[in-house]
Amino acid sequence: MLDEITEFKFKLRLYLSIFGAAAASFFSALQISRGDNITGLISILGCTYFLIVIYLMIQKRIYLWKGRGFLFFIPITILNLIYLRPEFGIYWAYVGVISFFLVMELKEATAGVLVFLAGVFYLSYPNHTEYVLYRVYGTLTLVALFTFSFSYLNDRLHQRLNKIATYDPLTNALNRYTFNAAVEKELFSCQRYNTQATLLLLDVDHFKLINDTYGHQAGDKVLKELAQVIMQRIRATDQLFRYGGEEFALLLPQTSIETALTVAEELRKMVAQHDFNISRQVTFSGGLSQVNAQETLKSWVRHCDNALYQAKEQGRNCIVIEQGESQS
Ligand SMILES: Nc1nc2c(ncn2[C@@H]2O[C@H](COP(=O)(O)OP(=O)(O)OP(=O)(O)O)[C@@H](O)[C@H]2O)c(=O)[nH]1
Repeated sequence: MLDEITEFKFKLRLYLSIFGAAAASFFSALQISRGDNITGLISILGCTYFLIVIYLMIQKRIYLWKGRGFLFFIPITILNLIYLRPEFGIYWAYVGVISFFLVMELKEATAGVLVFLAGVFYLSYPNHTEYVLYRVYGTLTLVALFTFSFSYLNDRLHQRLNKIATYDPLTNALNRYTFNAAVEKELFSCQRYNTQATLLLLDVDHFKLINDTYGHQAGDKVLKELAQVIMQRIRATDQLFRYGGEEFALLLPQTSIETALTVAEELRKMVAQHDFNISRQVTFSGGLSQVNAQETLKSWVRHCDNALYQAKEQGRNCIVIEQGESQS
C-alpha cells in the first residue's frame, strides 16, 4: 500500500511537470508573439526547468520536486511575475499556494506558503485598488487554509495507514507484511557486502494451554508483555516481528551466530523469569540461523523453522541452531 502511495506521488509530480512544461511553452509563445519579451523569457526558463525535471524523473528516478528544489523556481517565478506584470501575475499566486502543498512535506509547505503570501501581499499592494486587494487577499488566505487543512488530514491519514500497514496492533511488534521485505533487504545486504545477520524464530510454549486455562484476554496480555520484554532488551537496529499467532521473529543484523545465541539465551531467561501475572511460568522455544551466501528468504526461514521444531522436540524453553550448507 505504501509503495502505491509513493508511486502515486511520483506520478502526480510527473504529470504536474508535464502540465507545467506545456503551459510554460504555450505562454512563452503567446508572450513573445505579443512582444512581451521579459515574461516570455521567464516562461521559457520555466519550460526548461520542467523539461529537466521530467527528464530526471523518467530517466534517473530523481525527484527534483521533492522539496526545496521546487522552492527555487516556482514561487520565485510567480513573485517575479507579480512584480513585473501585476495585472495578471497575481492570479498565479493561487497556483503557487496549492503547488506548495502538493509538492512539499506539510511543515515545509506551511512555512513556505507563509513566506510566499507575505511576498505576494507586499508586491501586489502598490499595484491594485483596495477593492481588488481585499478580495484577492481574502480568497488567497482561504485557499491557503483549505489546502493546509486538506494536506494536514491527508498527512494524518497517511501516518495512520503507515502504522496499520507496518505494526501488529496487539504487540506493537512489526507485522508479517513488513517481515518479508525487511528480511529480504537484510539478506541482499549481507550477500552484497559480505556481512553477517542472524534470524531467530521464537514460539511461546504451550500457549494453547495458557489460553484455555486463563482465557483469551490473558493470552493476549502475555503476547503483549512478551514483546515488550524483548523490545526493551534488543538494539535499535534489531527488528522484532509478530510472525504468526504466538510466534515471533527477531532479525539481528551485523550479528554472528555466537552473539545471537547469547542474546537469544538472555531473552529466553528474561521471559522465563518475567512475572506475567498468571500462576504458571511463560517460556518460549527458539530456532536460530545465520544467513549464508546461497541463502534465500525461504531457506533462511526454513532453517529457523527446523531449529524451532527441534527445540520443541527437546522439551521446549531452549534455543537450537540450524545452519545452511555454506557459511558466508
Ligand atoms: N490469546 C491469543 N491466542 C492466540 C493468538 N493467536 C494465536 N493464538 C492461539 O495460540 C495457540 C497456539 O497453540 P499451538 O499451535 O497448539 O501451540 P502451543 O499450545 O503453544 O504448543 P507448543 O507450540 O507446542 O508449545 C492456539 O490456541 C491459538 O488459538 C492471539 O492473538 N491471542
